[in-house]
Amino acid sequence: MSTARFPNPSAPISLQEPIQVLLLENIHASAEKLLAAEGFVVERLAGALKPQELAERLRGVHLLGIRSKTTVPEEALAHAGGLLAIGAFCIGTNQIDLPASNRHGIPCFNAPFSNTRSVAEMVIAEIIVLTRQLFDRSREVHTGQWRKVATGSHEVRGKTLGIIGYGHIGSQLGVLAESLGMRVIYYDTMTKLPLGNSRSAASLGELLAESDFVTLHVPATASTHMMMGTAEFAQMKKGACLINASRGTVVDIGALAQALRSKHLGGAAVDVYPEEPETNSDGFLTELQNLPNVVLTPHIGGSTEEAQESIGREVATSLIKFVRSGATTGAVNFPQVEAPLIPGTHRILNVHRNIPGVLRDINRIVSDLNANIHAQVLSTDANIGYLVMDLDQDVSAPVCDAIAGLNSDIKTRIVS
Ligand SMILES: NC(=O)c1ccc[n+]([C@@H]2O[C@H](COP(=O)([O-])OP(=O)(O)OC[C@H]3O[C@@H](n4cnc5c(N)ncnc54)[C@H](O)[C@@H]3O)[C@@H](O)[C@H]2O)c1
Ligand SMILES: O=C(O)CC[C@@H](O)C(=O)O
Repeated sequence: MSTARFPNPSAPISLQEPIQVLLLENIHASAEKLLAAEGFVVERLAGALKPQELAERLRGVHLLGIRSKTTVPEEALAHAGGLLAIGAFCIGTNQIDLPASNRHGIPCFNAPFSNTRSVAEMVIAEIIVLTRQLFDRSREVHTGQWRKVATGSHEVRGKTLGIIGYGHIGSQLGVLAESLGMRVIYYDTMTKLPLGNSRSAASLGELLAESDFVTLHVPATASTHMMMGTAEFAQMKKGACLINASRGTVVDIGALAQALRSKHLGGAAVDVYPEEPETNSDGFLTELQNLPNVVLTPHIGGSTEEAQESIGREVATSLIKFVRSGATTGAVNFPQVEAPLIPGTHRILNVHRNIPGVLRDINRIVSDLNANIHAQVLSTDANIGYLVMDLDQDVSAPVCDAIAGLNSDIKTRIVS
């Protein structure tokens, strides 16, 4: 059983209690299965929690699992003295205050690839749905209207797909689109290997001017905030379509609605919104509702059974490895350490403020107890240091007590 000492006395954890896990937002049962098999006590909730409620629910919780709807602000972390790690069971981690989580010694893990194919496949479907206006035709037939028209409907073969953000999703999408005979160009702030016959556009403006479909696959950052607004829509070809399955903050919804109403754009498919409901029973309003040739989906780009099952396993495995050995490989906000457990040794994990002399102080503590260090791995970033230390003798408890007394200490934990 892992034991822990934390700087926040408001939420001490008992040394003997089992690991408590709180999983929000309908995280797939594959995660609960793995976590429960470790002897962890898992509570699963269907919806997200508001920050205040989250702060209250985090007392006594060691592992938190969320998806995209739960905001994790510093105030919630400040009340979560027992929290060891956060699992984002998705790709995006913009909903977590990552710098604060780092300062509190809490690594955050995500699943960087597991739902990327699902998003790429949905976007391919949307390209065809938009260019054939299938959504509107279907709605008409559902309401008893028969409008057999070809005007404004096109094949995708030979059309240009402009991909903004040529990462895991964007590059897979490009390959799928080429298999349909599309020409693919992309714009990315990083230099990327062009797959197939795709080509990097010299600028965002060039991509917008050349594309029949523009699709966004960038993360939510300061540089992507509202990157598609009135000026960018004006640069797109008349009749072109916009697809956004990235994050709601990337597109100015008002400007998009205006570009659609004015018929400058021929259609849009939107999966993500600046503000999204926290549960499936909440209502939802957007300016884009009831506009022609606009497909609106409730943030389901990555919501396939294949993706969710795989994400559940991937993130749960990262959390278990962290609890059992302290491995932080893949953590998005933390120094990376992965050291194999050595039989017969006693492992201590220490997160400390990255100030001079911490290793010297810790080694002196060990040496004053006449213990021997078998292995020691330190990894740092600008703010914190993460130390994994294996001792030959079982003096972990007094070593931890002494380390907790150092003013550099953020979080210290005995693994074995
Ligand atoms: N709708 C959904 O359900 C769903 C599912 C998965 C992911 N997503 C979103 O999609 C995003 C992209 O996912 P991914 O796996 O492809 O991420 P990724 O990190 O592999 O790729 C993102 C790409 O965007 C590029 N980029 C960053 N800032 C840019 C800018 N200002 N201009 C141009 N390019 C920029 C990066 O260099 C990178 O190549 C995620 O961050 C997430 O927010 C949504
Ligand atoms: O499952 C979710 O809530 C988010 C899906 C997607 O936006 C992601 O970031 O992976």
